[in-house]
Amino acid sequence: MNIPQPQEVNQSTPVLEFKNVNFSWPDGNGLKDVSFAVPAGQFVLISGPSGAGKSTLLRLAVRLEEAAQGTILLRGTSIDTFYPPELRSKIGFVQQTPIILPGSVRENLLMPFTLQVRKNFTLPDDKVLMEWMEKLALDRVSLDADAGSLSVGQRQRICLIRTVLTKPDVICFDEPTSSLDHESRVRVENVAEDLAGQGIVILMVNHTSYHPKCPHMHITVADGKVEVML
Ligand SMILES: Nc1ncnc2c1ncn2[C@@H]1O[C@H](COP(=O)(O)OP(=O)(O)OP(=O)(O)O)[C@@H](O)[C@H]1O
Repeated sequence: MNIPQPQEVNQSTPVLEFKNVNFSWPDGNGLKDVSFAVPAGQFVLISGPSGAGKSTLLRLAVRLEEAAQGTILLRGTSIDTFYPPELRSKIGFVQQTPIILPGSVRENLLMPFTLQVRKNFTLPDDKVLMEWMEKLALDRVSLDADAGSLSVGQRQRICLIRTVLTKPDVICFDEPTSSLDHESRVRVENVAEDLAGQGIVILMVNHTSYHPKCPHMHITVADGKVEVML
C-alpha cells in the first residue's frame, strides 16, 4: 500500500482535496465536478437543502462510496491507494444515524482500539473517557451502562467521542447535533471547533443557523453542485 511518507508531504499540501469528482446514485442524483482543497486545521461547514448531496460528499471522503471520475487526495495521495482500515483511521466519520454496538458505553468507546490498525495505540483509561463524557454533557451516563439503552442524542455523542479518541487527521460530522438540545449542541460545536484549533480538519454538515466561532470555510451543496463560499 502506498502510505505517504513525511518527506513526500510539504506544508502547503492540502490535508484533503477533491479534484473534479463526479458521482451518481442509481436515481441520477449525485455530485458534479466537485473541486476544493482543505488545509490543516480548517473547519469546513457544509450546508444545503435536504437531499442536495451533503452526506454523499462525506461518504465519498471516507470512501464508503467510490467517485466515478476525479480524485480525492489525503495529504497528496489518492484515498484509493489506502488499505480501507488505514484510511478510516485517518479520516473519521460520525454518521447521521449513530452506530452503537451491543455492549457497555465503555466497550463502545474503546471498540476502535480492538482493531489491528490501532494495535500500537495506548488504550484511553476511564479518567480520559470520563473527561470526554463530561465535555459532551454525558457525565450522568455510566461507562458501565448498556449503550443500547441510550437516547439517540446520547448515542450521537458516544459515536463522536469514539471517533475523536482515535485522533484522525480529518473528522467528518454528518449533522452531529440533529437530535440534541441547545446545551448539548453547543458542547458538540465547541469540541469540533477546539479540534480544528488543534490542527484536525473538520467537515461538518449542519442544517441549523450555526456560525462557527473559529475561522472556517463554508461549502454549499445544491442540485449536485458544490460551491465554496468566500
Ligand atoms: N444509499 C442511497 N442509495 C441510493 N440513492 C441515494 C442513497 N443515498 C443518497 N441517495 C440519493 O442522493 C440524494 C442526496 O442524498 P444525501 O443523503 O447525500 O443528501 P443530503 O443533502 O445529505 O440530505 P439530508 O440533508 O436530507 O440528509 C438522495 O436524494 C438520493 O437521491
